[in-house]
Amino acid sequence: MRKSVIAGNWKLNNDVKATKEFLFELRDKIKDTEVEVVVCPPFTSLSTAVELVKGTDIKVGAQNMHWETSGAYTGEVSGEMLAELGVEYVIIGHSERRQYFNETDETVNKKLIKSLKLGLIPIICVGESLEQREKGIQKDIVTKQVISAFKNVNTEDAKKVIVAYEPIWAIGTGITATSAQAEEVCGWIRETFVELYSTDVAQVIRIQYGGSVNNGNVKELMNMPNIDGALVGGASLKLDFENLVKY
Ligand SMILES: O=C[C@H](O)COP(=O)(O)O
Repeated sequence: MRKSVIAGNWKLNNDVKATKEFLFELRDKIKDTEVEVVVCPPFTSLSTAVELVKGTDIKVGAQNMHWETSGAYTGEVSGEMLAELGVEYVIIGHSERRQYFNETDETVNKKLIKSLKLGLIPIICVGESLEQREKGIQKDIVTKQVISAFKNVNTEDAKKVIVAYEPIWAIGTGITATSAQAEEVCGWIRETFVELYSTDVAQVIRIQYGGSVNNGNVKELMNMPNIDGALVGGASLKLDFENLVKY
């Protein structure tokens, strides 16, 4: 039985002050939830978040990392630096990173391998654009992203990874994929793991849906057999996130 994981991706929101105020309230509301709850603040708020959620049921993730440990990579943060802070999860390959910051399938793969080496739990984002869906090539796009991301990842490591299916057309638009559309692609992703590894591995890997998830649609999405959680943007910035994770 897979434990669902709901992660809030704060994106470029919440400075240290806002992080303190928000988590001070949220941490007491998230207790004994059936799902794993993760918040992913910006880098500058990570240590504050880690301190504030100590001893609670909330975990902390970062929104990106570099695959190198150190070096001349201005503006980057390594996985070691995240682990040192007590960060446990890391989002890799979000479509906004792919679109605005030249993230590629190759860099996603390097980051995935490094995060696993460090014991961080990677959340690997995949998903098609509106244009690609209109052409009917979403299965090819997502399958290719998954295969590239998992290149040279061994069976035991693969089981630890969380995959987030986020159709780009549903991110921040208020347009959610229907539960049937989301389930269809998450099912394809799971089939890909059967082919890449085995049925056993495919049954262990957790697959989230992301894209305009809110209190109104979360339950239906989470009831789908191949959807094991959500990657939530806008709705994770409100204290009502409590109700979303308790769907
Ligand atoms: O990482 C989260 C996703 O990009 C979804 O964002 P959203 O819930 O604001 O649509």
